[in-house]
Amino acid sequence: MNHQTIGKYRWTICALLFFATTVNYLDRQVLSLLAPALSKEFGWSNSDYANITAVFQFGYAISMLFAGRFIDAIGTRRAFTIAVVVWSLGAMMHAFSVPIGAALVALGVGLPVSVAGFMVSRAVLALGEAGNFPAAIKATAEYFPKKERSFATGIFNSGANVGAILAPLTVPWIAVTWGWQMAFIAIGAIGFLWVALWLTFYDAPARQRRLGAAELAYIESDREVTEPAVDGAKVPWFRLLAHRQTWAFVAGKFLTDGVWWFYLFWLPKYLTSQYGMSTTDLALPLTVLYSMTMIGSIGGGWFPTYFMERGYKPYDGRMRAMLVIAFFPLVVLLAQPLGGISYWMPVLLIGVGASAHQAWSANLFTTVSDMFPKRAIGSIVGIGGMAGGLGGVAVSKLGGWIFDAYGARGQLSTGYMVMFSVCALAYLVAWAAMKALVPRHKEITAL
Ligand SMILES: O=C[C@H](O)[C@@H](O)[C@H](O)[C@H](O)C(=O)O
Repeated sequence: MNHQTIGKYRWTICALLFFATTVNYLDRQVLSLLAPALSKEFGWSNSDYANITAVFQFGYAISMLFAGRFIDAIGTRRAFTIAVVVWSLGAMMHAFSVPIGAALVALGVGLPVSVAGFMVSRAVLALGEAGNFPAAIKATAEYFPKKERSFATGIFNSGANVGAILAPLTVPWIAVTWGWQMAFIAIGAIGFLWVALWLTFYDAPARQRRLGAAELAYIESDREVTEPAVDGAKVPWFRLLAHRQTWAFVAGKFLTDGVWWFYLFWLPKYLTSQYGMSTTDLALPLTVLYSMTMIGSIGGGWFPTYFMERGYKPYDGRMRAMLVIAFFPLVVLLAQPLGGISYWMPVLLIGVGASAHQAWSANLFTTVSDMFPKRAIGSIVGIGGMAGGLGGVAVSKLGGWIFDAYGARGQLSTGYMVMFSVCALAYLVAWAAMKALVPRHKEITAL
């Protein structure tokens, strides 16, 4: 059967997941773009700001664990809706941080008013945002057969890059024109538009009237016979931890997500401290870099299909593709040695490293549905997502510590060399750890 007759409804779902991921990243970036102005307005110290951002990082990591389980328990349609409503309200709450903080201080919270208010808003944002990846990966597994999943994941995950590109192009402009509060309100409100589209177009495939019989059969062509088509059965959460496959995903996320977070949080600082760039100078190199990562995300998601078309089983083809992808970040080792030529050298080399991350990430996420039945996907992505978030906290802390130590000796560029080496090698280490934990693919059918 050709693709024309099969139908294409599943790609509408992929487009919705892409839209959600873009909004997810936009909402989390607003604060960092407004940070200089807000720090000035409220007199925040570096540690005030660090505490506010830490609430998101920790809150996001911890919430992931529960978000994934929640999604498996109540189903993708309802859970994703709740997640987006919560995070959009959290995003908009930032605009009202002062009255919220004042109420908390009146109740006896011992923090400066604005700090307390922003912390609470970040916590609500993190709680909702944690639902995005577990829900989107689960929806992908529901709507795509195994061989198309990482391609679909690569497409929707590139929304993260689009969010990272769109934020610096929109947020400062809204803030200058209508004030910083409006930036939080306007960007936060986009989530409600998404909810309307989601409730209109998404339902579990078996219940979806817009989905033709041929496409449904195609989607379910590799479904395990033992597996129910829709949610309902309880997932034995603690038992998931007994499977080595769970730990393989946890190891993959823990060892590599930190690299992504490091690029997101530290690259602007790297370019300003090493090349004396101003905030406005950053727009072009960062746009180029995140556009490169879009290509990595989509191309890397497609890559394992190359092996599958040559007879590899989905998981084996994916691990093969991930091994090839894991070599690309090694070019980041050259970022500092070649950095004297022009700042474009590190930007392009790190662009290759970050593209490889997104290629890796699309496949890593998909290993979950290669190995686990659909009803456990949210839970496993949540457990691994928490590990990834904590890996992010660890790498950020390591970065801060290394830069302080080397900076104090006037050798900041050596500090960057150390951190870039970590970023370059992480994927090969992660691949080896995953292979050691699951040497041969074995799908889990009974939970
Ligand atoms: O797109 C983002 C990265 O590829 C993921 O590794 C990351 O876990 C994810 O974006 C997240 O924010 O949880």
